[in-house]
Amino acid sequence: MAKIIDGKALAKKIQAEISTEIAALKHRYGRAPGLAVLMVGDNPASAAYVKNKETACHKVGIASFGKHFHQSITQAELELIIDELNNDDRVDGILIQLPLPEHLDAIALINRLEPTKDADGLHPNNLGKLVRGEPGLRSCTPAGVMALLAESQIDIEGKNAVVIGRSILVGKPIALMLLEANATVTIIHSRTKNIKEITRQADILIAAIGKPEVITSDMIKPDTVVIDVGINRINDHEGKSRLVGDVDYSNVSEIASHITPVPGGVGPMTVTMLLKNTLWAYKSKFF
Ligand SMILES: Nc1nc(=O)c2c([nH]1)NC[C@@H]1CN(c3ccc(C(=O)N[C@@H](CCC(=O)O)C(=O)O)cc3)C=[N+]21
Repeated sequence: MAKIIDGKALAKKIQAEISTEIAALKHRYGRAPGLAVLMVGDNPASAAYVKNKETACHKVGIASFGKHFHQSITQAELELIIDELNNDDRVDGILIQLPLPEHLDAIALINRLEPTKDADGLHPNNLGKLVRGEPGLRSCTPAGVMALLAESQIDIEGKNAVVIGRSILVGKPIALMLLEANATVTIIHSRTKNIKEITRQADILIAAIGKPEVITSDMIKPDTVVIDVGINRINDHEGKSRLVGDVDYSNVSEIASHITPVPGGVGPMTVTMLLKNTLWAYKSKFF
């Protein structure tokens, strides 16, 4: 049976550290760190994530400047709001909750963020720093995955790491972070041939596909470390809604050496890294 990598526990531990650090710094610097989360429309999943983020901010002492906009907001209106937040000294981090409604250009909005306030690490400036191996704001989910691997004392150097998925939010940045940690990295995507042959060579497998339970036990070799980034809401046989990952957890956990559960794995770490990025951006202003 695989060891369960407990993301909820690690998130709690890191959040406690962040909270202590903020309590000390806010007296020295005269204000708490601030994070603005911009959400457009009423996608229920997004609303739930945004609420998680605001609760977490509150717990660690980050001021939240959350803004919720009607579906009909225009690109120009959002650009103006981003400009204001870029210039607002109380705001250290800005996050644009994705996906945005069709009529909005998410890339143009991300590009407009002040890069030092890009709490999600998605601005070209920060992604460029990641490519170059320079310090910068790192994407939250990949940073959370790396923290989980470190906490579980998983050896990365020289290991075969296979990333399934190539999104800008997760797949690409995590591949770069694993490379930075000296793994031999392979990225699998929709056009990849012989997927199973490749996944069966993985010492570390990162599933970031966005399809429920598609990674099955025949796709991995024994003792692989399996990190499940997927968060999929499905209806079970009784019609009850529940969250599952991209990995068929019950079967894969029989043969993997380590596995992250969903919920309680990568998800809570994403939120925690957002807090960490906000704290980092705040400290960079004063140091
Ligand atoms: N600009 C942007 N940045 C993001 O980081 C971003 C985004 N857009 N859009 C959507 C995805 C999704 N996401 C999650 C955050 C927390 C949990 C989370 O806390 N999950 C918990 C609880 C889940 C639950 O029970 O609903 C868990 O997995 O245990 C999940 C998913 C951030 N995302």
